[in-house]
Amino acid sequence: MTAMLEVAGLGHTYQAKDGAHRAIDGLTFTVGAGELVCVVGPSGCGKSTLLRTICGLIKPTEGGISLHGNEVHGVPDDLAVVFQDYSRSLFPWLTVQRNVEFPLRRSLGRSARRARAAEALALVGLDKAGGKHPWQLSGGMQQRVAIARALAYRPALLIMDEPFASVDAQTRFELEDLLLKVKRENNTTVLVVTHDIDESVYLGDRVLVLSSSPAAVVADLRVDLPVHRNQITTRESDAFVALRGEVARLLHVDRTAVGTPRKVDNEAAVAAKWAEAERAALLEAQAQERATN
Ligand SMILES: Nc1ncnc2c1ncn2[C@@H]1O[C@H](COP(=O)(O)OP(=O)(O)OP(=O)(O)O)[C@@H](O)[C@H]1O
Repeated sequence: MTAMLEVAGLGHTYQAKDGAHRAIDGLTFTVGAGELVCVVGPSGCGKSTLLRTICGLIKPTEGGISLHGNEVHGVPDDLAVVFQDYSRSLFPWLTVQRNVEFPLRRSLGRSARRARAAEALALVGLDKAGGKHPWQLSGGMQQRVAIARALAYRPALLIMDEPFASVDAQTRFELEDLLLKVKRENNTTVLVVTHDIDESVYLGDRVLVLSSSPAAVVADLRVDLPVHRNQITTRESDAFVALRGEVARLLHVDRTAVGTPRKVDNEAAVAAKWAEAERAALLEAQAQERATN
């Protein structure tokens, strides 16, 4: 698979008044064209720093990033971002249609912009809402507008930073399914940061698990679930349950245990690795007990 995004040996140290702070450390991974990769990590581990470097908003102190083969220096043209807070990312004084057209104002003429925005709104099921203002829509609908705006731009990479964290559970499920549909139909390459372990497994072709600060890649897990997923049956499946357990355990791995990131390709391998680790821990506990008696 062609790599759309390549992150190589990425490190960043913030220089603050009270000293240096190492936020990310030697991050290396790729996202293939048409792939959806979820990033999970403990709070404060450096996820936003990673996104800011990919978006070209901060220059990393080490390593590099390429987007379809071009090194990222500054904000790339062909990248779109959907943030958690839809209410702050949409312009309340513009209609939905105009909000979606807005990023296209320099690259396309008026009629092409209109057509592109209408197509994106149809894709997210809002073809009848173009004339409304964002404040006339529910939270979930507003986030659909933000997604439509990003898609209308036809980005090489769509970055989503906690995109569904501000909506209720039912809407979250609907938006997750919408994202999967859009990704399937448009072959969009997507990088999603989420705090929700279940969401990372439900959405991802892969899940990247980061360590606590400074962030390093603890594991790069391939999600072997059917392409067409279902909020009930997929989440109940053995493969889903095994993988979410794996991600949850990895999030508790001590940073000192981080070595070469693990690539785990299937459920059986995951189970075998954990059985091995549990057995080792049991043997160690027995040895310690014998030593103290
Ligand atoms: N501009 C800055 N100057 C100094 N330190 C910073 C700066 N921005 C972030 N940090 C520190 O870098 C670390 C990583 O922060 P970052 O915001 O990237 O984490 P995060 O994983 O996105 O957090 P959260 O999960 O809470 O959203 C934190 O310890 C934070 O305090």
